[in-house]
Amino acid sequence: MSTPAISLNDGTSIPWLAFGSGTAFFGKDASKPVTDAIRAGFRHIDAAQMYKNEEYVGAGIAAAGVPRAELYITTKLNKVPEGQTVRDLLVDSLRKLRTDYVDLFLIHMPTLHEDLKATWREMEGVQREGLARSIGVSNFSLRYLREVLEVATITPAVNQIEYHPYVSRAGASLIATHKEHNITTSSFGGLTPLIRATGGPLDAVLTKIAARVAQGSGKAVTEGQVLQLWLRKKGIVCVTTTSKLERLQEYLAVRALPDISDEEVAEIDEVGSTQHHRAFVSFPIALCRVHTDYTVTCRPNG
Ligand SMILES: NC(=O)C1=CN([C@@H]2O[C@H](COP(=O)(O)OP(=O)(O)OC[C@H]3O[C@@H](n4cnc5c(N)ncnc54)[C@H](O)[C@@H]3O)[C@@H](O)[C@H]2O)C=CC1
Ligand SMILES: O=CCc1c[nH]c2ccccc12
Repeated sequence: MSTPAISLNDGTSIPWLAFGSGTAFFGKDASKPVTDAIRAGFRHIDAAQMYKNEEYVGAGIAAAGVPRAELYITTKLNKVPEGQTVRDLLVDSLRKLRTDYVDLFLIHMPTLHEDLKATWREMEGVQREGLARSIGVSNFSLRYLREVLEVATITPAVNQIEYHPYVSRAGASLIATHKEHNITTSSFGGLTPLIRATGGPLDAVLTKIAARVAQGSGKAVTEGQVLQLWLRKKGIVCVTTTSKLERLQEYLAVRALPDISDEEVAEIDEVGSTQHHRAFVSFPIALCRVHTDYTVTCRPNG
């Protein structure tokens, strides 16, 4: 069964469900989880230079034996060291990932770039050259998105951000701006209400909707799957991860579940908006010191 795809503003499309090689796999050998994910049915792999494991991701992709054209590979730009270019860093990623193009290349964090406009111009250059089919951004607040839009001749296709019901109220104006420019939202941390902010007001709502979808579809449905159905119904890419085979099956089983209703989406929105919980608050300086070779430039978070 194939994963539904979302059309991007550049005419390409992106698989709705992605397997992430970050969080638990930071700096680690992610090859087996990546191979497992592809063999189980994932076709979109989310990587990043900052994760310091692109070689492993490349090895995992190769071992899965799925033709490159059937895969969608995202990676993300780290801070560009003095004397190097965006292109240099992408070419290095391509070598590690064992491919000659990525489907999507994102600026990982706006605060790592002193001249964001110049960085975006370089991003446009690598897309024009065919090294990245689509380009976009990640962790961009409105302020940084506007900065890029001021000079963009290619509008970012995607903004990958922390997105789940407990940040949806805080993120409403950003999402509205995405819609205005036809920028696709991609979510990480989507399971936060269940795993990082348990005991909140959504718990009962998710359980109720899971039971309703289970009854309607004749399939077992978990609260996590309801959160993923909420993203899918909103046309938001879901980037998730796991090292467990049974969890991979749980994520992929969402493909066979029917959409939740507009009323259920509204109920999740409404109840979610009564609580705020951002799990990925600030740049992980400690992780950065361990896994990167440079000092972080401190630009204020917007
Ligand atoms: N652009 C960025 O700055 C960021 C991107 N990411 C990307 O997103 C990917 C996914 O990140 P997450 O936020 O971790 O995804 P997520 O919020 O979907 O959580 C996945 C985690 O939840 C666990 N899990 C799932 N169901 C569970 C349950 N019922 N009970 C307990 N645990 C459960 C999984 O084992 C896994 O560790 C990363 O690997 C990375 O590729 C993540 C963070 C930041
Ligand atoms: O790709 C994810 C990197 C990451 C880890 N922790 C945080 C906090 C805030 C933004 C991004 C991240």
